[in-house]
Amino acid sequence: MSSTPLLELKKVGCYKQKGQPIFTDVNLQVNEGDIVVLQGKSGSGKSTLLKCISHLNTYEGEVVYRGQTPQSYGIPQFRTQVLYVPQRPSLLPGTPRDFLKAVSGFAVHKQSSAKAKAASTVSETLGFGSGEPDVSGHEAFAVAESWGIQKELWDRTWANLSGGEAQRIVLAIAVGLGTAEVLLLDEPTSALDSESSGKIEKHLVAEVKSPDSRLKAIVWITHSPEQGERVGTRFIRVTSGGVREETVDPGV
Ligand SMILES: Nc1ncnc2c1ncn2[C@@H]1O[C@H](COP(=O)(O)OP(=O)(O)OP(=O)(O)O)[C@@H](O)[C@H]1O
Repeated sequence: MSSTPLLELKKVGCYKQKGQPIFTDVNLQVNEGDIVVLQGKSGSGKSTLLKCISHLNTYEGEVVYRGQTPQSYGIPQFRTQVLYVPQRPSLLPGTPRDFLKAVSGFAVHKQSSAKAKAASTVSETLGFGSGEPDVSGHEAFAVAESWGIQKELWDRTWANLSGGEAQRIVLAIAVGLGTAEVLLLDEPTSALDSESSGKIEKHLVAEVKSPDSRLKAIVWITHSPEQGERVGTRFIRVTSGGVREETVDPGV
């Protein structure tokens, strides 16, 4: 393991508007093997912090990934490696298969069809490039299937999937892409029953522990102290003053 942190936040602050901080002066190092559980009251700034890390929100201070700034990787490339998985995937247009094609198209040639444009808008919003490659046999299908997602759901529109189905598919895509060294998970199992949550927790913990996996660390927002205890190796509380590390999971 190298001595450079995988990810480092230096004096990171984010504001609703000038003079109205959501949090300020956040300093945090994330190392290989960490599953950092982020807790805090509703509205304390947990999602905002993940969006700052993935460069989806403006912020002051510095985010450093493997010793370099996001800009030095190129922001779209950085976001595939430090990958934010949003809380509400059901707001996406089209079907999960469309989305998988869009996000798999990073660095693939640009296409000009209306469908490709619509897909690339979504993918670029989430920080990926554009393109529409053949995704048959993609790892995301196998991951989703192991989490109980039937094949036909990939061709249903997001709007017609249950919250839990959409949540599992988005997460399966994030994992199946195989590009991320750090996953930033925003309440990834909030819409799931405990059995489905348990499968996902075990899968993700095993990925972080496996020396063969590209995934090296997770920052994981949860409102469940029990889930935090099951998956977490470190526990961070977000408050308006910043973040503080706690030695044991304190619950919410
Ligand atoms: N773009 C924005 N402009 C203004 N205020 C914002 C913006 N984004 C978030 N906020 C506010 O910042 C605060 C933190 O929001 P955030 O979503 O990060 O909280 P959270 O801790 O993730 O909450 P929850 O646990 O309810 O998901 C909230 O008061 C929210 O209303």
